[in-house]
Amino acid sequence: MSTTPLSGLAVSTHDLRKTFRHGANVAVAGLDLAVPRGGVHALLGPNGSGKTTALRMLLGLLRPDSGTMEVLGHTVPDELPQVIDRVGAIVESPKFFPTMSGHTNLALLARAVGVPATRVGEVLEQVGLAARARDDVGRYSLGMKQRLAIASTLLKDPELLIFDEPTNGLDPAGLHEVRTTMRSLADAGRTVVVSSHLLAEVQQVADTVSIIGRGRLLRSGHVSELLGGGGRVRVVVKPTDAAARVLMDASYEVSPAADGALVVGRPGSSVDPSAVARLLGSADLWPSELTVAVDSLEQVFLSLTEREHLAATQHSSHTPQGVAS
Ligand SMILES: Nc1ncnc2c1ncn2[C@@H]1O[C@H](COP(=O)(O)OP(=O)(O)OP(=O)(O)O)[C@@H](O)[C@H]1O
Repeated sequence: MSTTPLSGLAVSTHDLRKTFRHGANVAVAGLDLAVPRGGVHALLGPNGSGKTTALRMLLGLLRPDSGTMEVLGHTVPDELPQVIDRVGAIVESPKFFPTMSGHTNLALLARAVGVPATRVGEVLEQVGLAARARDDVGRYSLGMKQRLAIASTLLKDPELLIFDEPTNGLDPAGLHEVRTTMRSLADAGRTVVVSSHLLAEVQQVADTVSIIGRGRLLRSGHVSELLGGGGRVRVVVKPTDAAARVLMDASYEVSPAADGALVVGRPGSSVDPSAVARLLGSADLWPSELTVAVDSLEQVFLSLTEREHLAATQHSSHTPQGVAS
């Protein structure tokens, strides 16, 4: 892998826009992305939210209507030739010869792209396929085929990998294989940008996430920050009112959850669950449950898209209507 500074962004876009059908279909609507170098970054959004279109623009496969993009510090598409060898990508399922082995398929590809044949063994090792390298690809599981696809993107030893929905159609074993492969690539210092509409997948594999809705960025940050519940704890304790009073007297923020539990927070810091247990116990109030509060990404996503929908609805209801004269 060639060396670049570890600081800075791997990918950034500013006000990126792409429409189809002469502007009738807005696929990407002013997208701002900032993908840090290193780690797994997920583009998370429902089907049709513009993820594939954005990734294709970054790779020079589609031309944006407007906006700017940078990949590893180079403006694209203008400087794509300078940077493309440092990027590996899967944007649609690659085709392999089913009656040839994984090794032979990659050896052909390596020759085509001018990479030494010795690289083939290395990349098969990196995706955990070394033991099955001599088997025909036709006998591979979907997860293995996808790992072979990932191996093909590694031939040139790129520092940035872009995978569009790499886990689509995989069974749980295949999901696990591909997830583990992405994790190990990131742990080895590469940046992996992966699109997904699967919240659980993102939760399990990504370090950072950009949540996309209708072609725009809704929110981005560390997965743990978006899901961490803000360092709050959830307590089930009776009588609830008395417990809430004790907690508030000790400067905790307390809010009721829909299921009758109390969600306990502290402004600017995380709540120590054992401190809450001790405090309540000292007032002879004994929790029957005490857990760290976690928002699911789905909750975050739904609340963000609902908020966006609400804003759009309010905006359109406040837009002055034209008056025919
Ligand atoms: N070549 C095209 N011609 C016309 N419309 C297109 C084209 N490519 C994408 N679109 C439209 O642009 C919008 C965004 O599609 P895109 O494939 O980028 O979304 P996505 O988030 O990747 O969705 P998915 O998860 O289903 O792949 C959709 O409404 C899609 O129908």
